[in-house]
Parts: sequence; C-alpha cells; structure tokens
Amino acid sequence: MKALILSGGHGTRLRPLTYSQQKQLIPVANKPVLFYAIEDVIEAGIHEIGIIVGPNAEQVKKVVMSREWDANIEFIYQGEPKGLAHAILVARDFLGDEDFVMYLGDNILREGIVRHKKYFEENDFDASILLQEVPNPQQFGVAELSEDGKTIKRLIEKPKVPPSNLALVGIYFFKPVIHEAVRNIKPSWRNELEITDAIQWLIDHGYKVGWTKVTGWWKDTGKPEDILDANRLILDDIETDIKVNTKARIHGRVVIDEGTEIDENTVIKGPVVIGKNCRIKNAYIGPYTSIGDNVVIENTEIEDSIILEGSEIRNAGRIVESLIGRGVKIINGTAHPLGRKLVIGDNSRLIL
Ligand SMILES: Cc1cn([C@H]2C[C@H](O)[C@@H](COP(=O)(O)OP(=O)(O)O[C@H]3O[C@H](CO)[C@@H](O)[C@H](O)[C@H]3O)O2)c(=O)[nH]c1=O
Repeated sequence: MKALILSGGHGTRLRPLTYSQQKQLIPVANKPVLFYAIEDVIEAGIHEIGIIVGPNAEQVKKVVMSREWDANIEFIYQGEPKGLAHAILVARDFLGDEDFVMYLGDNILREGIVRHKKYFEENDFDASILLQEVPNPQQFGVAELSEDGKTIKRLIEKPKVPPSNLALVGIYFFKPVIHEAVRNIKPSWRNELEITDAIQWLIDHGYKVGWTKVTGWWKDTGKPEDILDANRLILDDIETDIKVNTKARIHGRVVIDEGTEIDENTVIKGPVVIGKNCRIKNAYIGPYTSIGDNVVIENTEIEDSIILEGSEIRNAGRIVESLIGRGVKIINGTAHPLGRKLVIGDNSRLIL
C-alpha cells in the first residue's frame, strides 16, 4: 500500500498565518501538523509516501526533508487546489496500480490509522472511509447510512441540511478503481473535483465502500480555533522532559528543550511545551501553551496559546487563547505618545 498525503491548498481560513507559510506546517505542540499524518502512515507500515504540494511547494519540501523518515517520500506538484479528487488525478503515476490511503495533511487523528487500514484490507472493500459524529456536520462531507447502518447510501459535501451528524474524516482507503471514478466526475458548485463525489460514483456503480468509526478524538485544523483545540488535545498526552537546569517553579507535565533559559521568578503550569533557545523571565506560562524555538517572554502571563518561533513578548499583560505567528513582537512600550501602536498583517484578529 502507498500513501498520498495532501499538503496543497491556500489555507484561507488561517490567514494571516498562511500568507507566509503553508497551513499544514503550522506547529501543534511544536510539531508541524503535517508530521502527524506522515508518522501515522509510517506507523501503519506504509513506506512509499507521495506528498501533494501546491503554492508553497519548496517550503513544504524543506520542512519535511529537515527530518529523517523511515519512508521514501516523493513530492507531487498540484498547482492550484482544484479538489481532493484532482489531487488523485495528478498523483496517477506515483500511485500506479496499488491500493493507497489518502490522508489530508491538516487532519490529526489520535488513534492513528492501523485499525482502519486492517479493516479495509480484511474486508476486500474498493474504498473505506472513516466517520465521526460531529455537532456541526454542515462544515464537512456527511454520510447517510442504510437503515441497518451497515452500508453507506449517500455522501454529501457540506450539506445545508445534513442527513446525519456523521462527518467524513479526511482519511480514505482506496483500491485503484478510484482512478476511474475521479476521471468520471464533474467539478462541484465550488469548482472542485470532490472526493465525496468520486466515492459516491463508486457506490452508484456497485463497488463496495466500507466505513469505520473513529473512537478517539479527530481534528481538522482548518481554523485557528481548531489549531488551539488540537494543541490542547496533544498536550494532554505529553510526558515531562526538561533538558535544562532551571529554578523556575514548575507544576504538572512540562517539556523544555535545550538551550532555553528560564529565571527563578517564572511559574510554569503544565501541560506546556517550550522549544529551544528561548529566554523567559518573570513570566507565567499556563496550561495548554506551546512555545516555539527562540522565543523571548518577559513580564507577561500566557495561557492556552501557541507562540511560534522567534517571537518576542514583553510587558504584555495577560495573553490567552491566542495563536501568534513567527517573529511577532508584542511589547508594552513607554515612549510617548502612549497608546496601542500596531503593525498588523491583512486579516489579523485582535481582541483587546
Ligand atoms: C482542495 C484541496 C485541498 N488540499 C489540501 C488542503 C488541506 O490540507 C486538505 C483539505 O482541504 P480543504 O479544502 O480544507 O477540505 P475541507 O473543506 O476541510 O473538506 C475536506 O475534509 C473534511 C475533513 O477534514 C471532509 O469532511 C470533507 O468531506 C473534505 O472535502 O487538502 C490539497 O492539497 N489540494 C486541493 O486541491
């Protein structure tokens, strides 16, 4: 089996962060979202991975190749994001005539895919999808099951009136017949070749489509709230690992990487992850916070937030539920004229 991981698209719902970086590279608990997908497929014994790349192809390649993987990784250029089924079209040569798992690079699934892969393989399905009950099915592909709940009757992409609350998770298993399906569907109202339509084509043509239910948590990290939520869920599982000497007062599970200096006036209450070479002074770092490499924090309280690498936060009061990009400066200055002095990117959100 091969894997096709999707890391293209524009990530419009995550602007301004996605003006400068591909959305699947945003770190959750200091690890790019995309890495969780790569780790899951390798854990399931798949070592041939194709990664679909789009507008920021070079950036994705650089970040992925900065680490060693127990897999051959090929990058497949999609260009404009014309839909999930379009990604399969452009990956045709890479996929050949093998079964494959398609994994959306912005999805994180706590339990991984081992159990789901086994179910697909043991039941000789032509395709198998993963479903989870959600409170907001309008925002996903939704499945309607047969009366006995055994088979899938219909799949609809982002329905206004959902026939159920069973959302399609962004992980799909396919036999090569999917190539015929993606060649035979037409673009949707949003002008994309939808994977839900391709799977519906399989159902309509008598192919066997199975499904498994996700038991642990699953997150589509398409929006800032989702990234913060994924961060909380991942941090819930971390183990303490402090690689430096510090006199800071530390409670709960905390990870601190090499080269980071934290003074004795700082209080850290886990779960918290702090990267390399940070400087933290007279601060409070509260639960569910992830701090990237080379961050400076002084005289500030931060809780339930993600701070990306190279940012500097001084005398900034209390920061909560925030997603702060790379190289950001938040400083409470004393120079006249006093007041908020802002240099903010397009589509930023400030709640003061
Ligand atoms: C359209 C498109 C997307 N992508 C990447 C970007 C994202 O990492 C990922 C998902 O794309 P999005 O456009 O965000 O898809 P989204 O609206 O969340 O919906 C998809 O993912 C949902 C689950 O997350 C499913 O419930 C939906 O049925 C499915 O259509 O695939 C590509 O690499 N190429 C593309 O052409």
